[in-house]
Order: sequence, then C-alpha cells, then structure tokens
Amino acid sequence: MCSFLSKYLRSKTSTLPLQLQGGGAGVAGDFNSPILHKNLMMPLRQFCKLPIGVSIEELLREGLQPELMPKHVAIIPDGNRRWAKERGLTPEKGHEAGKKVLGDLCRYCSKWGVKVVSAYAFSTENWSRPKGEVTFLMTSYFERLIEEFMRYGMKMSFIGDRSNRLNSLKEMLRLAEESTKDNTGLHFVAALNYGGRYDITQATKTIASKVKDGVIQLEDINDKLIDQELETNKIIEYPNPDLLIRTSGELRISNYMLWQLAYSELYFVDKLFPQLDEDDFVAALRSFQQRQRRYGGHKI
Ligand SMILES: CC(C)=CCC/C(C)=C/CC/C(C)=C/COP(=O)(O)OP(=O)(O)O
Repeated sequence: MCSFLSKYLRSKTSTLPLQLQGGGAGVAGDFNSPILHKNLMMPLRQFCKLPIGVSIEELLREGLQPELMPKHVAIIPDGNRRWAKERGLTPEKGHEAGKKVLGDLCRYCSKWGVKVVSAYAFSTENWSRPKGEVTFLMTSYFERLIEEFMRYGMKMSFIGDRSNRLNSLKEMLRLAEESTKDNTGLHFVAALNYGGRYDITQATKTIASKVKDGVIQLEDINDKLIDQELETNKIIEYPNPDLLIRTSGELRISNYMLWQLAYSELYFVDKLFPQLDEDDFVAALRSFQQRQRRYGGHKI
C-alpha cells in the first residue's frame, strides 16, 4: 500500500483538519470573518491545500452570484495526450500535467462554492487505448493521484464497475472512500471504468431482479426508481451535474453520465486539459449563471 495512505490511516491527528474543513466554512463570504480566519482558517491552511470560499468583492468582480453556483460540476478532462504530443513529450507526461490541473480544479471548486466535482477519469471504453498507457494509468498513475488527492481533505468516492479489471486498485479505492467519508468539504467523485451505459445497465439488472423476486411490480418502475439505482444517486448528494465542462474542443459527452446529464448545462473549451486555468473555470461559471434552465418547462 502507498506510504501516505498507510500513514494516514494510522494517524489519528490527521483527521482533525479534515473535520475542521467542513465546519461551516464552505459558504462564499464566510471568508471575511476575522473569527473564522483566526480560529479556523489559520490551522486549516497548515494542513489542507483547498481554499474555501471567496470574498463578496471577488464574486462581484467576476460577475458571479453565490446563490447561482452549480452544486455539481462534472469534468471530461480531455486532451492530455495531444498536449504532450504537441510538446514532443510522452503521453505519460501529458497525464501528469492533467493530474496537476485536476487538483487545481478541485481547489477552484472548493474556493468558488461548488459542492461536488466529478471527473471522468477512465471510461469502460478506455481499455482499448495502447497497452502501455493503460498499464501506466492502472499500475501507477491513479494510485498516485488518489494518494495525493487524499491530502486535500475532500470526501472521495469512486463510481464505475469494480467487479472486474480494476483489481489492482480496488483495495485502495475502498480505503480512500472509507478514510475520507466523514470529510464535509468538497466531494470529489472519480469515474473509473465507468460509462453511462454501464450505469444504466447495472440499474436495469437490479430493478429486473427485484421484479423477478416480487420485491416490486412492473408498474412500480418509473424515473425515480431508475434514478435510485444509478451509482451516482447512491453516493452523491447532488447526483445530476449542473454544469459539464469538456476540454480539447470535442463536442460530445463520450458515454459519461448519460441519464444524469439530461438537463445539465454543457460548456466546451478549446484548450487542452493541461492548459485549463482558473480564468477558464470562472468563465464556465459565468456562462452557467447566465443560462436559463427550464427543464422542459415554458419560458417565463
Ligand atoms: C486527469 C485525469 C484523471 C486523466 C486520466 C487520463 C484519461 C484516461 C483521461 C480520459 C478522460 C475521458 C474518459 C475522456 C473521454 O473521452 P474519450 O477519449 O474516452 O472518448 P472519445 O473517443 O469519444 O473522445
């Protein structure tokens, strides 16, 4: 097991700042409180890398309203390999650069008041990528990413099929979830061996077996019941992304959260993922806040 994770699990003191992080400091504007600075923010900064909240001045400067922040931001971090290729680097270097930017994205989400960030880290189709890349991701990259992200004090969860192929990571995913489950700051969800079709299929199988066993009737099947059986709905307080950001100029969702994205606002950035910065993130928030979400209802 990785060194940080084993130390983390042994160390009782390391849970203290993680609990502090969720102590009501996640609301934009709280940042201004001198008491908060003295009693919470100072000790927090020593342990936790995620900033929490922005000042009202900063929100106004960016033309943002705290009450209109998306609760769940989903990211398709596309373009790591192209970024590396353009620089004559290996794909592995591109993924390393992407890992840093994903960490930055967590910081932005925590700072700007987003509650959940989900990242499409490896799809059910990504196994068909070159063998060397898949081996690198599965035997080194994701383990280091999880180890590093656990230091941020976020609650961490993973969605995706763990029944096969994720063998080398399974125990680590379980431990990361177990040891961060009481953190009340940002909720980071990584989709690993995940696909929207997989999620709908596993929900369908569960529902079918309940009908077969007589636990429910065919007539009981509706949107709400399907919702309940999706992986996201079992672990995320805000299961449906409000805002989906995809980098690299591709205009598709590539089998991510197909059901959950039904009424999400989509935002596409031409930049490759390792180039995404806070200005791009704030531009996505601004665009989101200017949208009129109607959920199929009439324009007022
Ligand atoms: C930062 C981070 C965690 C990186 C992990 C590296 C990695 C494997 C990223 C892939 C992200 C993904 C599932 C993109 C979807 O496009 P696609 O390429 O699967 O589908 P497409 O062929 O439709 O573009």
